[in-house]
Amino acid sequence: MKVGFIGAGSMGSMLTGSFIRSGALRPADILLSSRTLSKANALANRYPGLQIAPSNASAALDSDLVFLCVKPMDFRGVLQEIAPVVQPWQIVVSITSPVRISSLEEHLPCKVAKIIPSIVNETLAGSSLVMFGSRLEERDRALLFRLFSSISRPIQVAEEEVRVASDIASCGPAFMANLLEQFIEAAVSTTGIARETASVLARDMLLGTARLLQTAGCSPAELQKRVSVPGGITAAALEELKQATDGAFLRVLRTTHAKFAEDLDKVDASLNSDG
Ligand SMILES: NC(=O)C1=CN([C@@H]2O[C@H](COP(=O)(O)OP(=O)(O)OC[C@H]3O[C@@H](n4cnc5c(N)ncnc54)[C@H](O)[C@@H]3O)[C@@H](O)[C@H]2O)C=CC1
Ligand SMILES: O=C(O)[C@@H]1CCC=N1
Repeated sequence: MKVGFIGAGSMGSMLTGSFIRSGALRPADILLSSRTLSKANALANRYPGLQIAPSNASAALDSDLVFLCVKPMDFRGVLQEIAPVVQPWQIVVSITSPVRISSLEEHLPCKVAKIIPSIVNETLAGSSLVMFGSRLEERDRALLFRLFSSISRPIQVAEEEVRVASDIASCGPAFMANLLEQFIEAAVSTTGIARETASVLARDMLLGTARLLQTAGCSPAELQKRVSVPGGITAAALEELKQATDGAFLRVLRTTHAKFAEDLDKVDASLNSDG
């Protein structure tokens, strides 16, 4: 099976590298096209055998499965380039959420899906969010699930739920990293602890917390209870934290949803314009 990747930015590179490292794909299975040749060359040097296609159309033409790893406003150009060459049996997957499956089906004569990865899939962990178009057959769905199982836990979501699901799975790593950064900076500035030491402690703590949530099967609420000795230090500080962050994630979700609605409108307008 030949797998094409259009776009070799953060996600295009992450997906190609992760599929190869997981053993799901060999470099020779991959055909990459990128607007910036240096990015494609970097991947080809890193994974000998990986082929660079001379154009997006050529990557699409010669692949069974094609991932569109470009940003929403780049879809119009890419769809115009690949639509004339893709065949009904091929599968095209968008990894960006503000492009509707119905729009992809309208502009492409092939099978389509939307699968939103997460930067954490680079560690062969985390979820990926799977939405199938109407033309996929059972074996196509199984193929996509199998491929994404090699780097993540694929979870099928309804298209209407993709925003909130990717807020948690895909934007979440940035949100958690920001909280961690604030924790580290506060520790450094108020106590003088070395940044390196605070960073190692914080990183190990987050990794251990995630493992505990997973292996001990406890909920975030139960975990807080286990650490909060009655009348102790954590319990006192947790009250402070709750007050300081009250409503923060409601505002975060409001912002992501508003930006998403704006992007959907812009993409719809760009795909439907004549110019
Ligand atoms: N960064 C993340 O953690 C996640 C990103 N996504 C989605 O993935 C999409 C891509 O994100 P990133 O990889 O982070 O962005 P990026 O900006 O790092 O990469 C986009 C790449 O597309 C290339 N490109 C643009 N137009 C092109 C064209 N016409 N032909 C070929 N290549 C072209 C650019 O040169 C660039 O390398 C975004 O829409 C984002 O919503 C989804 C989940 C997570
Ligand atoms: O920031 C973004 O637009 C993308 C969507 C999910 C993660 N990053």
